[in-house]
Parts: sequence; structure tokens; C-alpha cells
Amino acid sequence: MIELIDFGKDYGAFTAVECLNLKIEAGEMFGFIGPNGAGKSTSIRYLATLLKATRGGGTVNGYSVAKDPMNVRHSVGYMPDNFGVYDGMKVWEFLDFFAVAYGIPRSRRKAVITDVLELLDLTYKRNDFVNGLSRGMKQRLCLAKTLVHDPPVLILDEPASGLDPRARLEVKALLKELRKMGKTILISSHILTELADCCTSVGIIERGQLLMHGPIDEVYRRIRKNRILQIKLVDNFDVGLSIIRSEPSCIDVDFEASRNLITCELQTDDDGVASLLEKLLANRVRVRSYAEKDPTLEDVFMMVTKGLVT
Ligand SMILES: Nc1ncnc2c1ncn2[C@@H]1O[C@H](COP(=O)(O)OP(=O)(O)OP(=O)(O)O)[C@@H](O)[C@H]1O
Repeated sequence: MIELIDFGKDYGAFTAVECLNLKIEAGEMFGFIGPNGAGKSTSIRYLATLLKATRGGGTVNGYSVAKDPMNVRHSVGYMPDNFGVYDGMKVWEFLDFFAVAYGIPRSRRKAVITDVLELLDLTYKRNDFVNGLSRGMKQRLCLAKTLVHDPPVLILDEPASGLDPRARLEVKALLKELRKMGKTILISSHILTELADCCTSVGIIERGQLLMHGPIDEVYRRIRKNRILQIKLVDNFDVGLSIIRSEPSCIDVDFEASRNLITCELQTDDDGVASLLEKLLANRVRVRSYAEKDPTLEDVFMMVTKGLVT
């Protein structure tokens, strides 16, 4: 549904995106993850037909972004990272404006607006001025406007940024709903945990290069050789820490004195994890709890960008 082939973008002498290859199948929710300045918005703006590629290109819904931009625009609902609303416009007028722009006939516009307002839980704000809406409501309104022409693809640039935790959960629930409706969704974020439980696949981008890309289960499988252990000791912390630090497979150790908690990252298998516990006990380090922490997307990102997983 979305494909980038050797896509690259330079701004003058600066290369924002080097050479990006990406394939997103129909019905997927793809999380485009990377720190500030990684090149997410640049790639997204290209797919939304707002930028020209310096190298390579791409397709959306089978249409070439460069050669067939009108069909791409009809296929895509695009939500930019910085969106504006027009002064003196009411909520329904804002949506009507976009419905007209997408060529939806007058006879259908009222029903379309009613439907998207309902879906986004904004019906009660129908006659309010957009400028008087809270940030969360404006964000929902912007998402509503991406849906007026019922596109099969949604490209959303940080749709939950700046929202409070409750509004974020609402956006997530809504995205899941849209996916159930059959939409293919590309969503960018630098807040990784935000995406963990709703994406089917992810791509991790840094400095214009895709470091990892694949179904979320596969990404987790690839990083399984990196184990994160959380160990609580009763006493003998110095001995415990030095045993852990001297493990050849140990990459990182952190000690939180207030909670007596050691968190360590090991590049090992089940045997290695078990033998570390044996070593601690054999050296009279009393262990209160010993648990493996499932990696979060945050951990995945750190491992990938540290070059520990490829
Ligand atoms: N119009 C432009 N002119 C010059 N440089 C630009 C332009 N747009 C983006 N850049 C640069 O390209 C790089 C990638 O920017 P981009 O906005 O694509 O990153 P991003 O991953 O979306 O970041 P963020 O999470 O902060 O939105 C950055 O170094 C940025 O400064």
C-alpha cells in the first residue's frame, strides 16, 4: 500500500534522508520511529506529495507519488506534525472546507461531516469555533479532516504529540478502530511506548537511515539475545555488582540505591541468565528477586541505535 524505493532527500548540501526502502502492506499499522531530526517528516511529506525526492521515489495505493500525485492525494489522509486551523471557522465549516476540496458532492457532505464528528467524538462541538477548542480537540479535529474523503491510507505525523495521557489513549483507541475499518496507517513518533501496543510493524530511522524494519514480533525476536535483568539483592551489593560487571556478556549495569535494584543488560541466552544467578548465590550474595524484563520499544530503539542489534 505504501512503498519507498531508494528514496533520498537533500536540502541544499544537507542530506536529510540518505536512501530509504520501505514497504507497508494493506491493513498494517506501521510505526515510524526515530529521534528529532531523523528524517521522519521529510519521508512523510514526500508520501503526502508535498516534497520532491532528490533520489528514488515511491508509491501509495499503487500510484506513483511523482507521476500521479492527484490519485495519491485522494488515497491519503495526511495529518502534519504542525497543523493550523483557520480563524473564524466553526468545526463543521472546517470539515466542510476539506470535503469541498476533496470534491465530495454537496448532497453527501452533511452526512460525511456528521459521521466523522461522531467517530471522533466531536459531535457536541459541531458549532463551536475551531480556535476555541483545546489542543486535544484540535488534534482530533485534524484527524477528522484526514477522514472526510474516506482514504484507504492514513499518514499521521506525530498525531499524539503534546497530548495529556488520557487524550493519548483516546487517540490510540481511535487508531485501532480505524485499522479495524481496514485503513493502512503510517504513524510517526519519537515516543516509542506510544506505539508499542498498536503497531503491527515498525521502522527505526536515525540520521536519514532505516536501521531496522519489520513486523513488530520479528523485531522483538531479533533483539531477544539482549536480555534485561532486574535483580534485587538483600545485601552484599558491592560483591553482587562486581560479579555482574565482570560477566563477559554484560553490556550495561545500573544500580538504583533507593530501591536496591540492579538493572543489567546481557548479551546471552537462557543458560547465561541462569548461570549468573548461580554465581551470585555461590558468592553468598543473597538475592531477593531475579526477573527478566520484557524489552520495550524504548529498549529496542536504544539497542538498535547503539549498534547492538542489526
Ligand atoms: N525545509 C528544510 N530545509 C532544510 N533542512 C531541513 C528542512 N526540513 C527538514 N530539514 C532537516 O532535515 C532533517 C530531518 O528533518 P525531519 O523534519 O524530516 O525530521 P523528523 O524525524 O521528522 O524530526 P522531528 O521528530 O523533530 O519532527 C533535520 O536535520 C532537519 O533540520
